[in-house]
Amino acid sequence: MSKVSNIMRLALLQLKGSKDKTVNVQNAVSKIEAAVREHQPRLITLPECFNAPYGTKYFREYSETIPDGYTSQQLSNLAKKHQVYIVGGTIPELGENDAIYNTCTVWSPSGDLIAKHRKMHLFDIDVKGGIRFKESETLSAGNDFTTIDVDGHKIGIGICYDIRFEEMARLYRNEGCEMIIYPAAFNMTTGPLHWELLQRSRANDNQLFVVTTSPARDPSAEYVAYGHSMIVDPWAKVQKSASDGEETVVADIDFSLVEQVRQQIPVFSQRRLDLYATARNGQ
Ligand SMILES: NC(=O)CCC(=O)C(=O)O
Repeated sequence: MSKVSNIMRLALLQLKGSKDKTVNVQNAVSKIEAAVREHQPRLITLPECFNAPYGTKYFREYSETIPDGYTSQQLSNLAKKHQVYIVGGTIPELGENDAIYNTCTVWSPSGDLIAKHRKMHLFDIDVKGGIRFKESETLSAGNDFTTIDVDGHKIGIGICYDIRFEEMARLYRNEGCEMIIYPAAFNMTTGPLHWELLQRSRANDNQLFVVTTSPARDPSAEYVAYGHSMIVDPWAKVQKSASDGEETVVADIDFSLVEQVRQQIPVFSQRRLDLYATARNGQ
């Protein structure tokens, strides 16, 4: 598709979560309605696991099939009603053979499901004195890369921990992406250290926009999200970021920056692929 415009308005909804799925989804619905009314975005993003508590013991109980489940239907209706793209954060998905996935759905302005990304790298870490989390106790990993086209701009989709794997971002850049969107929920151990660093690293390495959307921080939750939803531009500069509470971040993305950076610092054509592809680079 040819590029309709180089400017695209985004609204990132950093949402409060709770143990009540209907309350969570209806909160997303009302924040989407408000963002449309007040800002007329072209694309709206939601947080990781926005309809459920983020925890391995909750994923099965809150899981839904896609696209006929309750949450999917709400997002589809809203996208169609307001003629917007919605990158629907993630929800626990009940998939084939009873497997559960951490899945991002993307809805077009006609209300169609245009992409479904299942988290590829499961969040299994054990930081002594910090955080232990093992998504693989109840989740299965997705095996597919996901890109979408919005008004001629190619956008890659990843989910939270996926951001740590630079190969994935590189692959999206090689496929022509100008932006990567990661619904995410970092925590109070790794967030302060790595949240901004990883986003600026992926943006800098690949000369594209990186967009993350986190749940709002709730200090009383079992898993305390870091917040600070963010947009980083292709110069690796933070264009806009949220604080830690419930907040809507609105920004106009100027995709012409992508080409500017790639022309002025042309690292991709300067790479010495002839030298890297040797036995010494084999892990
Ligand atoms: N939900 C996640 O994947 C969390 C990832 C995270 O916090 C990290 O440090 O990585």
